[in-house]
Amino acid sequence: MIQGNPNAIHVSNVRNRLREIVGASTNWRDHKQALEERLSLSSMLARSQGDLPPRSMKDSSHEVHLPLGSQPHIREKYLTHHNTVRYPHRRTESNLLISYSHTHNPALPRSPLSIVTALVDKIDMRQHTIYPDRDIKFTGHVTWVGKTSIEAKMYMSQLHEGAYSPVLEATFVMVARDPENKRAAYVNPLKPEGAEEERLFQQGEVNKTRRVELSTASLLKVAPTAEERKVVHSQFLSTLDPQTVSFRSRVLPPKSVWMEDAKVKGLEICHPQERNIFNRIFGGFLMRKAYELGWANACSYGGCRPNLVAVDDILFQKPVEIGSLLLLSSQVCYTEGNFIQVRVHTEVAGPSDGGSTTPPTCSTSPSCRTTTVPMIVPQSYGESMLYLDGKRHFSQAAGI
Ligand SMILES: CCCCCCCCCCCCCC(=O)SCCNC(=O)CCNC(=O)[C@H](O)C(C)(C)COP(=O)(O)OP(=O)(O)OC[C@H]1O[C@@H](n2cnc3c(N)ncnc32)[C@H](O)[C@@H]1OP(=O)(O)O
Repeated sequence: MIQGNPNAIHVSNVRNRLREIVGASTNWRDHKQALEERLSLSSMLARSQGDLPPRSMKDSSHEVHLPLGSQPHIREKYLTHHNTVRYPHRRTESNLLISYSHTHNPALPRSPLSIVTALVDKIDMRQHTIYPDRDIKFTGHVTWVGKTSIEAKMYMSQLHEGAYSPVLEATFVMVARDPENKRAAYVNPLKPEGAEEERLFQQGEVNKTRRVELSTASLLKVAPTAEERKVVHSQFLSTLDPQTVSFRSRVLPPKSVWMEDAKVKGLEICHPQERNIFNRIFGGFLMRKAYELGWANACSYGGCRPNLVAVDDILFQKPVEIGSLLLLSSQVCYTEGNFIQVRVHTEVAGPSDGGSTTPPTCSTSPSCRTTTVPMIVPQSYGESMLYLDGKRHFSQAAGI
């Protein structure tokens, strides 16, 4: 128990709490038996959402502590060599704790639901410095539910002169599946109580509509708008060689970099150590690897240590199996003033498929603030679409 809030838990207990809820194995060698035991829970799934009692936002409210200040011995694994706090580790699984509390059925010894993260909609930095020697607190709760999906918000704050102040805010979408993680499963309805919960719920509706609209207007599906087409054409004109009358002779404008020359790639082997409670690769590991590669790319592009401003649109399209090879590819896709927008795309070569790739697993767009940076210039049509996609993400990033 943590001093102050009797329901708060220490970060190191999150994984064990989740294991208890779903009945997951602690050792990799026992995972098959644990899965077989979970299969018997299928009969406990609700047949319709109406069979499940509504829950309020308070029912899912959680508080997790990372006491970097009061327990200095735990600091090392959370810090960078610059003595700043590293990108989230396992503590981020508290989004699952929130979802399991929302769907908790006291009559059952184990939850029949396998809840996975589908999307990290947005991570907004409220404060750029996270101190290595002050206690951190994660709080959060469900803000909206569909039939089988849950939106939750998590807030990270840090102790400063006796009070916690906001550091970052993240919005997640989680999806409930059956015990085998094969089919969607119903979650409890959400009944907002009071004006503030009503506001958050309405915002959840707006977020859902926005996600659908963004996906419909994706440049992977439809042509750019008239204004975006003008941007692409004027960029094309600015790179034409004035000495020749040719569509093919392209010249790099001053203080610019071709997009082709602003990539950094990486490879990870997905060991059992990085598994989640469902014996697939942990989403936080995938995010951290994508984030670190994007950050390294921005660092080398900008020539200095960038500050992270926002991360958005991290999509987990398919679970990643243990033993897979993770191929990460980061690309500076948009620049404006001293901001660099990086996109990270991940592909997976399965453990037994001889190296063939499955569709992209996760994509992330961190925006980084540095000193003035060179302009990124696309050459091909595909690169221009990447540029416009980066521009769209940049325009949406709050506070820029
Ligand atoms: C403050 C600190 C912050 C730190 C941040 C660190 C974060 C760390 C994160 C840690 C993570 C730790 C935890 C881990 O390690 S979880 C491990 C990582 N995640 C995964 O492996 C999941 C991989 N993806 C999948 O398996 C599928 O894509 C899923 C199952 C997600 C959807 O499969 P599919 O598409 O076939 O599903 P469906 O068509 O039946 O639809 C079912 C429902 O799902 C809704 N739906 C589907 N997709 C999306 C979407 N993109 N946006 C919004 N909603 C979406 C859809 O509307 C429907 O809802 P409803 O209408 O029924 O309500």
